[in-house]
Amino acid sequence: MSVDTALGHKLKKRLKLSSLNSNSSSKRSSKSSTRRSDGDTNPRNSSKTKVSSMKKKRVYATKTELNEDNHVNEIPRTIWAASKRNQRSTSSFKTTKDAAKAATGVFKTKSPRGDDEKPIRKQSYRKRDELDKNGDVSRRKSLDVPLYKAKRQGFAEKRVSGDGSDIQEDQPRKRKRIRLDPYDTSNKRIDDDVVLDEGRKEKKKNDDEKSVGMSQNAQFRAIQPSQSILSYVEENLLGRRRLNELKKAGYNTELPAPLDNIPQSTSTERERIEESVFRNKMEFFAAANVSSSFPPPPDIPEIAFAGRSNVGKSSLLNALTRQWGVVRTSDKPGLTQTINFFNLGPKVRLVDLPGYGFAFAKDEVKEAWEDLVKEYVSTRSSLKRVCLLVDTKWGMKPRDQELINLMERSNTKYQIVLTKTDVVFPMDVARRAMQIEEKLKANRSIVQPLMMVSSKSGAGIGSLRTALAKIAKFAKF
Ligand SMILES: Nc1nc2c(ncn2[C@@H]2O[C@H](COP(=O)(O)OP(=O)(O)OP(=O)(O)O)[C@@H](O)[C@H]2O)c(=O)[nH]1
Ligand SMILES: [Mg+2]
Repeated sequence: MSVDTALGHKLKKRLKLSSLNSNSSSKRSSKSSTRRSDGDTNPRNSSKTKVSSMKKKRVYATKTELNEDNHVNEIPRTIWAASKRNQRSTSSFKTTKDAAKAATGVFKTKSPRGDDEKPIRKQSYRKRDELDKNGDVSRRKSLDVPLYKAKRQGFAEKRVSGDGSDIQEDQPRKRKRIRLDPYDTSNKRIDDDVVLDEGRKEKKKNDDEKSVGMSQNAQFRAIQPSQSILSYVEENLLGRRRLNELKKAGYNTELPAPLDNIPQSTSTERERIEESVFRNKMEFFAAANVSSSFPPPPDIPEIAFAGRSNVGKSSLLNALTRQWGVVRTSDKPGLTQTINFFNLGPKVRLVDLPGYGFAFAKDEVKEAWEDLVKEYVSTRSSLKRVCLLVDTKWGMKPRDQELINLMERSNTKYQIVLTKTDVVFPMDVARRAMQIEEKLKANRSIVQPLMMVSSKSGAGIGSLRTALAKIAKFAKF
């Protein structure tokens, strides 16, 4: 290899190296800048650095955009924020001249088109003055107020009358006056926005005084139950109760319908039914969907269970006998569609009646059931007691009253039984009992006392058994 060629190689190598160095240094610098932001693996920190860098960019934008003449090349977006910031700390300015400018709150700028420098705020004032001169008030308004308000104003002004010719005045909307009913404890409110003349006002006042009765709910809450009812509710743990309360009272909450058991029983099994009649096996005897198919009246008493659909008639039969599943029940109203007769041993017959009123059935079918029930209740000679079941939550309904009137006329003995007591508060159970007792106290065929039960918790079931067992023992034919 000659000397020239060797020198040539060396030169080439140097040149390569120098170019490589310049590249790598620029890369390094870019790398180092990226490393500064990305090196931190903590996502929180990285986000922080991002935000802070953004802040820096926003706040110190003036620093980078200042040219040698200490002027800004174009209007920075965040100039107002920057000026405020700079009012507080003048250290970010290169010269004291700038700090003084910042303190006055005026930044000079060169427009991109190369116009003269104009203070930004003064510019906006000038624009406004120009608009005022031209009489363009609406546009001036839009400069004064924020964008969304200006838009709204624009809409209001654009609203035109039917023919579209003249502009309507932007009248404020009439607000409704709302007044609270002093007796209503619910959240319902009465509108009172009608402006009346004096005479009509007086008449309305009188009408209001008459009509402002207490709402049904308020009336119900105002009922004060008698002491005997209250103590009965407490003794039998009627109403919605906490499991803990039942446990404390000594009931075995592992059992279905735990309150239909002797409290403080050490046995894990359910204690046997006190009334021997109800210990007998319940057996289906007959069903009838027309009066002609009623079985002949037996010489044992019949106890029927009547009430609206879904009130819990069939469930009560099962609970009384503790033979769940003998009588079919459903959460769909209208399951029992025929009069079903069940023999409970040789001494008593239980009768499950189809429900009336509310049921998922055609009107004519429901009417047929009702007629069947009415006929059975008013004509059956062996019928010694009708247990009229009333849902504790809903109380008595007009159809219940209808059946009561019929039984009053036909001298059929009936007893009111409040069902599903476990779904309402104990106080409401007592109130419902009091309400019904008050309503029916003048009736002749009603048998006291009013019973309260829950087939689910078993509350009051024992007491009802005792009351019905007496019929089996003492019924006369
Ligand atoms: N929480 C609660 N639910 C009950 C009680 N008694 C019955 N139910 C429920 O009420 C629903 C209706 O019960 P049923 O015994 O079929 O009512 P019914 O009066 O025979 O209804 P119909 O045969 O349609 O007239 C069922 O879902 C029962 O589980 C009770 O004491 N408490
Ligand atoms: Mg039923």
